[in-house]
Amino acid sequence: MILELDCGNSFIKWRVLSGAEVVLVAEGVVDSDLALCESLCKLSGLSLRSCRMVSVRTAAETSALIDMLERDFGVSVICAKPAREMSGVRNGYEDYERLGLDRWLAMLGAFHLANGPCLVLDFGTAVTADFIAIDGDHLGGFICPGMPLMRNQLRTHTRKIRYDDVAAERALTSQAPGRSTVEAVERGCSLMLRGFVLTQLEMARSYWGEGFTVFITGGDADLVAGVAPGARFVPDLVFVGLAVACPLS
Ligand SMILES: Nc1ncnc2c1ncn2[C@@H]1O[C@H](COP(=O)(O)OP(=O)(O)OP(=O)(O)O)[C@@H](O)[C@H]1O
Ligand SMILES: CC(C)(CO)[C@@H](O)C(=O)NCCC(=O)O
Ligand SMILES: [K+]
Repeated sequence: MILELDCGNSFIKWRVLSGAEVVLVAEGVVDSDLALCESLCKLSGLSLRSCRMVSVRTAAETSALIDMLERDFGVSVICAKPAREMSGVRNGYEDYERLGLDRWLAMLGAFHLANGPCLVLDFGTAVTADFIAIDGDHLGGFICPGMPLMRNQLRTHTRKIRYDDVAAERALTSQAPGRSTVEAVERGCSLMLRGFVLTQLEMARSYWGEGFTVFITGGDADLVAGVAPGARFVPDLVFVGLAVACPLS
C-alpha cells in the first residue's frame, strides 16, 4: 500500500492506494498531524510499503510530520522537491524553488493529462492560477486569497459581520443579491472567485484562442462550478502530479 499526502496550509489531504492496479483503499481530509495519525490508525489491515508527499508548510513542520510517519508507521517518506524542469514542464519562476510545490505538481498533473496548453486553477486556502503553454513553458501565475481567507478578513476587520458555518452553507444555495449579512458576504466572496475564473479564461484565450484545457481543483472548487463550461474538475490533480514527480520503482 502507498500513502499519499498533500499538506496544504489548512488541511492535509491523504489517501491510501493499493496494488498494481492502484485501487483507492481510503482517503480523507484532516486538520493536524495528530488527526492524520488517528485516521490512519483506524484503518484495518493497513500495511504501508511507501509514502510520498508534497508540502507547502515550513521545513520544520514538514520534517516533524515525516518523523511521525517514519516512527509510527515504519515507512520511508519521499517528498516532492522543486525542479527547474520535469516531465516536459519548465518552471517559469525566476527563482524556481520559490514556486509553491502544490502549484508545481498540479501543473505537472495537468500537462500530463492535457498534453497541450493549460490553465490550472486551484481553490484552497489561497487561490492560484497557472498558465502552461503548448511546449510546456510555465508562463507564470497568480495568487490571491481563497474563500476562507476572504470571509475571515471580513469577520476579523468588521464589527458586525458575524455568522456561523451552517448559515454560510445555506447562503450559498443561490447567487442572488444577499438579503442578510451572511448571504451578502458568502455570495459576494463567491462572486469574487467566479469573476477571477472569468478573467483567467479571458487571459488564456488571449494566448491560445480556444485551444487550451482548463483544470479546476482544490477544496472550494464547487464554488466556481458552471463558470467555465468544459473545464475539467480534477479533485486529485495534485496527486496526479505527485505520481509524476515521485514515481515509485
Ligand atoms: N472534507 C473537507 N474538509 C475540509 N475542507 C474542505 C473539505 N471539503 C472541501 N473543503 C473546503 O476546502 C477548502 C480548503 O481547500 P484545500 O483543502 O484545497 O486547501 P488547503 O489545504 O486549506 O490549502 P492549500 O491551498 O494551502 O492547499 C476549505 O475552505 C473548505 O471549504
Ligand atoms: C500559494 C500557496 C499558498 C497555495 O497553496 C502555495 O503554493 C505556496 O505557499 N506557494 C509559495 C509562494 C509561490 O508560489 O510563489
Ligand atoms: K492545495
